[in-house]
Amino acid sequence: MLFTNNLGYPRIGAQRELKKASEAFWSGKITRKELLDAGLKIRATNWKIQKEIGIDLIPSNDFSFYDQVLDTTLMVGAIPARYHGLAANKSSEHELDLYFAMARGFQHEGIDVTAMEMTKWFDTNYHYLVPEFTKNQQFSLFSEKIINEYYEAKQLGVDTKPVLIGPITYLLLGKEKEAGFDRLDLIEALLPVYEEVIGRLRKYGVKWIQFDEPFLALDLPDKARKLYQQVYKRLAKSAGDTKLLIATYFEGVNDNLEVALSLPINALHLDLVRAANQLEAVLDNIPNELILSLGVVDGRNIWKNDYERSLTLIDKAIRKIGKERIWIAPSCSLLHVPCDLAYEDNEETLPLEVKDWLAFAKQKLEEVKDLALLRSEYEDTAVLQRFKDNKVSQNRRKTSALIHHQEVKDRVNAISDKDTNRRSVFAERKAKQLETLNLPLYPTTTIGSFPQTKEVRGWRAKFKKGEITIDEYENLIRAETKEAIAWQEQVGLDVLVHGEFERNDMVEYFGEQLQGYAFTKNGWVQSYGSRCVKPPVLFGDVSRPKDMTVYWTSYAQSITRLPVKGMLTGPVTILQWSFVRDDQPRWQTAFQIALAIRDEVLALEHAGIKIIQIDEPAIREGLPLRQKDQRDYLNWAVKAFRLTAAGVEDDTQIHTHMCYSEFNDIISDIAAMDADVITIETSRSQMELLDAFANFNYPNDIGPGVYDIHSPRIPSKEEMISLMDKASAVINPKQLWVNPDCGLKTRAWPETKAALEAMVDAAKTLRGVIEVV
Ligand SMILES: Nc1nc2c(c(=O)[nH]1)N[C@@H](CNc1ccc(C(=O)N[C@@H](CCC(=O)N[C@@H](CCC(=O)N[C@@H](CCC(=O)O)C(=O)O)C(=O)O)C(=O)O)cc1)CN2
Ligand code: MET
Ligand SMILES: [Zn+2]
Repeated sequence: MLFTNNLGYPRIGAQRELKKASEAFWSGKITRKELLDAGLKIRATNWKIQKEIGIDLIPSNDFSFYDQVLDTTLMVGAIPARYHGLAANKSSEHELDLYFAMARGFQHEGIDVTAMEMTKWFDTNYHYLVPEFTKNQQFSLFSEKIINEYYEAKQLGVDTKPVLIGPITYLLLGKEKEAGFDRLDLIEALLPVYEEVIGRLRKYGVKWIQFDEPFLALDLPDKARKLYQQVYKRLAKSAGDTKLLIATYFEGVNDNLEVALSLPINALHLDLVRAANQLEAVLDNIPNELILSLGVVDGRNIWKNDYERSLTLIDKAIRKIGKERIWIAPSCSLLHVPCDLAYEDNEETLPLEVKDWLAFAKQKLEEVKDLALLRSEYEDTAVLQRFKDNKVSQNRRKTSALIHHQEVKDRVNAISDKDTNRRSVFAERKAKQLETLNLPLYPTTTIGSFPQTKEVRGWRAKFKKGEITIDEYENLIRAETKEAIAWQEQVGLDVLVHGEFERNDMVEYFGEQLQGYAFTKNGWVQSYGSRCVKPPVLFGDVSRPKDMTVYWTSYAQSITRLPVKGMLTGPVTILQWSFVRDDQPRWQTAFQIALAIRDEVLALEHAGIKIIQIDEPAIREGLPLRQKDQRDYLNWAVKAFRLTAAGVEDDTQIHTHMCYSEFNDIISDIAAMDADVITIETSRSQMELLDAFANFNYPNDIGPGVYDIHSPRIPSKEEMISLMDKASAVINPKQLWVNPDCGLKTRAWPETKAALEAMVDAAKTLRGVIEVV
């Protein structure tokens, strides 16, 4: 029988146990010991599940209390100077405190340190903490988590495969914090730590170690390619009998094939969902002993595997190199899919017909096992039956009446250039908007959401369980909205928001109201730290049966004379943060969503809303990882956005918002979106991003975020003024807005109020200075 290999299992817990425990610990409600126990319990459960399914290579160290990149940073002791005070105490208790301080910032007992920067993990909605490197960066083994977890699993009777981020990927994920060096040159300093870790694992009798090297499947400079050869030669030497697996994913090795196949490793993992076409070339060139781990089960989406299609790939490989050298695996870590479909029992939101098309992490491992069994020497009638059922299910999905709606397809086919252009150019629109809106210099605003407190979430939970009526629920939300409006007026913000209290999530909320979507009850996926999302399932043609946001926006506007910004999620972000059908190209789905959002924009305008924000935080995330595919994506992504915005009058002001990504390389496309105002995350990178806007001569208005909303830390007025001064030095102050980095839903009210009061104060000071000049 073929060997089965898993790259990583979701670690938040099937019932979000880790989320709940971490948040309870941070707010002082449980002890450190209780948090550690919650972690142990999740690991033990995950190992048990995988063992019972019969997975041969079960990962360890795929667990994390916050982020696997931060774990690696702690492993190699790359602790930035601002945490050295906290790092001085090396007891294991303090390791966790240090760890969370790096993840979330730390502001008590007279210490005030910011968190590490956070950014997207490749093209996913998972976020990692960016390693920070200095020219004379030192590394030394600091955290022994990887060793402890291997030992822990062994005690529980599971001989695992420790997983870690490979050294080259680790360096590439990080950022130089001073000028004058290339982080890849730190490899000499870094390698001894990896050698030490391998040496320690080897002593414990570890059989396989997995190095995640997704960069080996991306466009690489020659220097990095060469480095792969040198580095793995050294690591193989220290591994001795312990075998090395390199995992690539999210793309194909393609032009790095020669390098990948020349490494002195024992197994190579390929993502055959994203890049099935790489298999042929790999098989043609594979060296004699190398094992191939075939990632045939999609780790990024929730559709049931098509066994027939997978077996075609598997058989191709078997014919070429034989069964002994083939492993069956998910395409990447299962971190990106929910835990277990068995929890889904609400037929109203997830019809049985749709549920039959789905597989979550546990089911995916069962699929991996089935595929291995289907190529075993023994005929297993139960497996053969599952193969037949699989075929039936695939066919039912292809022909389902739930999916196809001709009017939607016709409307997409009829899109013309006229539909994607505003009536006038920006300069003319701006003049009209200045007149209608009458805003001061450095106008202040927020990004949309206000704190989603326990109470607000509790009301929604009660409403969903039928414990309160819709009237009671809406009264509570109305009261919350009213209070938020009153407070914004009082503190002196210029453009108000309704606060998004009625929304569970900025994507799921729209998914719930659009045709073509289903939702899960418990399909949680980690987004960062303890924060999770429940991506709605986009299975069919999308349309908008009725208004989605008009009621709550109009209500907020009806109780203030100041402008209230309508708040929508853009088509690319809705696409990116849903589990999306894989039976048609993504651009087609994006245009369907765009038409629905366009109608909503027009409905808001019709209701008298003068400013409408169409959030596109995920536009950069959707950018294909290989450069050759990027142009095509950017063209349709920008077009989808323009399609949503272009229907309005000149004096309706369109905002967009982006966060969590590096935007430098797509600045011309951001400009091509032609939003009147863009608010964008910049504070964690100290406004670095603005240079890109300045160099490009970005013509429209910009609100560079003046404070990081991920941390409860309250920014001072002075630091925000100094950030805005930096911005004003490179961008005309008449183009600038003042706002936080992102929405405030994850924050509590006290810090939100204090921070925004300081922000408004900062803007007032800035206006004073300008008037004097
Ligand atoms: N989809 C998406 N992706 C995104 C973002 C985003 O906002 N949405 N923001 C960026 C950063 N990522 C983020 C991801 C999640 C959250 C977030 O706040 N998530 C919430 C859950 C939001 C949600 O769906 N809430 C639901 C369900 C809440 C819930 O847990 N309810 C309780 C019961 C309520 C109670 O009594 O407390 C339960 O089901 O057990 C609601 O409000 O209705 C969380 O993890 O806590 C924030 C940022 C990038 N990616
Ligand atoms: C992740 S971007 C968030 C934008 C949204 N309007 C909010 O404020 O929450
Ligand atoms: Zn944001």
